[in-house]
Amino acid sequence: MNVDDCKRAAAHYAASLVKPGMVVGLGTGSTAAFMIERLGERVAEGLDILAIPTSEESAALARAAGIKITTFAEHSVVDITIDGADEVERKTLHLIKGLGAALLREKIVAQASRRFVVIVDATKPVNQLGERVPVPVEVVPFGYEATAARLEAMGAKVICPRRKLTGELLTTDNGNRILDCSFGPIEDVQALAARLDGIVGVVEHGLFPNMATDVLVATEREVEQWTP
Ligand SMILES: O=C(CO)[C@H](O)[C@H](O)COP(=O)(O)O
Repeated sequence: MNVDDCKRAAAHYAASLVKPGMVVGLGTGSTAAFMIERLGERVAEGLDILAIPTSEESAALARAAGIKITTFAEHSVVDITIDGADEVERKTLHLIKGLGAALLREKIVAQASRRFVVIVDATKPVNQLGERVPVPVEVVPFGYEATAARLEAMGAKVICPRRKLTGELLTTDNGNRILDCSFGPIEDVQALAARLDGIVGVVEHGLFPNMATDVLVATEREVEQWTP
């Protein structure tokens, strides 16, 4: 199985957890896209659900797949959210998310969910968060250079990601900027999350400690289900 087959296997397993009548949070990214596609097939077979997407991209995929969309104005609680991740810490199931720039909506939807199921292939689990990927941080555009300097003073190497096609600075669905912050392996995820929460100009960050209720890891042979 290649990586896409593994992503698809985890996504299909997660889609099978969705039951009729549920309000479902739809994650963002390539793994979540397989899950949205599968849920669309189940909807075509008669599954009745409502969905809250975590990005404009996932909303478009959901509409194309025939999945009905709702909002928090109509449903304040989400039964299950299924989303990908960039890193999963093996021992704690803390996550880094948001390299697809959807972290703010992803965290709002995950926080409102009874169950938050994370779907990953075997390249995503790590011993310590920050081993492989930076922590994306969503910041307001005003003074983002000053916010970046503040993050650098905390020990991060900061990069402003640009869109591949146009070279423009990446702007989120919320009109904010993303700063990718490399801290290296993170000793205390909750302490770093609290420090990031305290910086003026930071809207949200991609550290998701103690949020996943299930992590589905697709290996070559099987889909493993990890719980905290
Ligand atoms: O957090 C995310 C987007 O903001 C994605 O879930 C994360 O980047 C994983 O993406 P992929 O499934 O494409 O590897």
